[in-house]
Amino acid sequence: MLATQKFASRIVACVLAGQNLTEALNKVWREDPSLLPRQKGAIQDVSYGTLRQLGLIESILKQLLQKPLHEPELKALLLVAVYQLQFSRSAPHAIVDHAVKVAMQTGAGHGKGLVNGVLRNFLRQKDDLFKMSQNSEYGQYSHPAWWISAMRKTYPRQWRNILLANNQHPPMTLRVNLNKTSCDAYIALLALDEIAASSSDGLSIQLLHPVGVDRLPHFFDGWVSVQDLGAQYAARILDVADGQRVLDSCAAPGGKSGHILELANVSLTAIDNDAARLRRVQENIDRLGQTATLQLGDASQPDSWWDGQQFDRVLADVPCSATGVVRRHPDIKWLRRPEDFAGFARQQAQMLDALWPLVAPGGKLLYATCSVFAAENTEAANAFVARHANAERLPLPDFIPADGQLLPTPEHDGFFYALFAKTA
Ligand SMILES: C[S@@+](CC[C@H](N)C(=O)[O-])C[C@H]1O[C@@H](n2cnc3c(N)ncnc32)[C@H](O)[C@@H]1O
Repeated sequence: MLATQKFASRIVACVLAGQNLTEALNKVWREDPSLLPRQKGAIQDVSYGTLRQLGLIESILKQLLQKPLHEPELKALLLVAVYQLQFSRSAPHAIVDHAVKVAMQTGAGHGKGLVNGVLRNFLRQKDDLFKMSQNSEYGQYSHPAWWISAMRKTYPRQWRNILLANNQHPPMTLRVNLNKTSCDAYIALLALDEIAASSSDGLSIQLLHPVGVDRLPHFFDGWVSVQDLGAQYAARILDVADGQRVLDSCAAPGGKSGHILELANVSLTAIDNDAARLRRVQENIDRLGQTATLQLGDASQPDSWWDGQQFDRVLADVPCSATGVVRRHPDIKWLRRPEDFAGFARQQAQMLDALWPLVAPGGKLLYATCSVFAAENTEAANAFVARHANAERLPLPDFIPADGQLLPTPEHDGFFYALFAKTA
C-alpha cells in the first residue's frame, strides 16, 4: 500500500498541476520499471478514483484543515488517503500509518503530524463530514462549477444524471465481429472461461468485470474488439456498402476503421496526423484480418495527401474536448477550461470545410465527437449546414437520439453524431 499511496499521490499532484493523467502514469512506469502489474493496477485504481471523486474529497478535506494547504505533494497525499479511507476496503489504520510513512519518505516529513491528525479526525467524523460535503454542488458532483452550470443550462432535465454517470467506473464493452461469431456464441465462450457478460442488442457485449484482452477468446483472431457502445454507432450510422470508397479522416487508434471494414467490403483510406497512433490503426486492422490504405496526414490539409478521387463516405471523428468520456479520463474534468471550446470549435469547422470537397455528390459525411458541449456539436453542425448550400443534415437511425447527442449513461459514453448528405 505504501507504493500505491506514494505513486498515486505523485500522479494526482501532476494532474492538479496541469499534466495529462496518461502521461503522468507513463512517467511513473518509466521511472520505476520494477513496479509489478498488480502494483500498477492498484496505483491506477487509486489515482483514477481520487480524480473521479476529487470534489467530494476536497470538500471533506477543507472541513478538516484549519487553513488552506499550499504544498501540492502533501495535499495530494491527503486527497489520496481520504479517498482510500472513504472508498477502499483496506484497513483504515494501515492507510493512516502508511500515509504518515509516505509523508516522511517524500520530503513532506514536516507534515507527518498533520497527515496523522487529519486522517484520524476524518475517521472520527466520517459520516458528518460526508453529509456536510453534500451541501455544495462541488462536493455532490465532483465537477468544476463552470461545467456544472453549463450542463444545467444545456440539459435542464438530465444534468444531474450526466454528472453522476461521469463519476462511475466505465463498463468494458466489446464489439462482436459478426463475420466471425455471434453475440450468443461469444457469450457462451466467455462463460467457459468464467467471464460473466451480457448483450442488450445482439451486436455488443458488456462484461460484468473488465479483464485483460489476452483473456478474451480469439481476441487476436479479430472475433471481438474493445469499444464503447456509443462509439459502435458511428460505422452503423455511416451506412457503408460493398464497393464504396470510404475515408476515415481522424482514424487512430482505428476502432471505427475496423468496424467499417467488418460491415462492408469497402476500399478504406485511414488518415491520422500522429504517426505513433497510426501504427495502432495498422495493428488493429491486421488483427481483424482486413486491409486499408493508411496515410499520415492532416485532415484539414487534404491537398498534401488526397489523390483527387472523391469518397462515397467520409467519417470525421474529430479531436474534441472529450467531455463525453470523462469516466474513462477523469483528469479531463480538471484540465479543461471554458475558453478551450472556442479553439476546438474553430479546428473542427476547419476540418469539416476541408473534408467536404472530398465527398462525392450523393455521398455522406458523418461528423462525430465525444463531447457533450453544444459548441462542438449541435452548434457546429448547424453552422456547417449554414456555410454549405449543398449540405443536407440527414435524420439518424432510431438507435440514436434524433438530435444526435448521446449523453453518458451507465451503458455508454457521451457522443455526438451529425450525418450530412451532399446534394450536388
Ligand atoms: C477521437 S480520436 C479518433 C478515434 C478513432 N476514430 C477511433 O474510433 O479509434 C481523434 C484522432 O484525430 C487525430 N487528429 C488530431 N488532429 C488531426 C488532424 N489535423 N488530422 C488528422 N488527424 C488528426 C488524433 O491523433 C486522434 O487519433
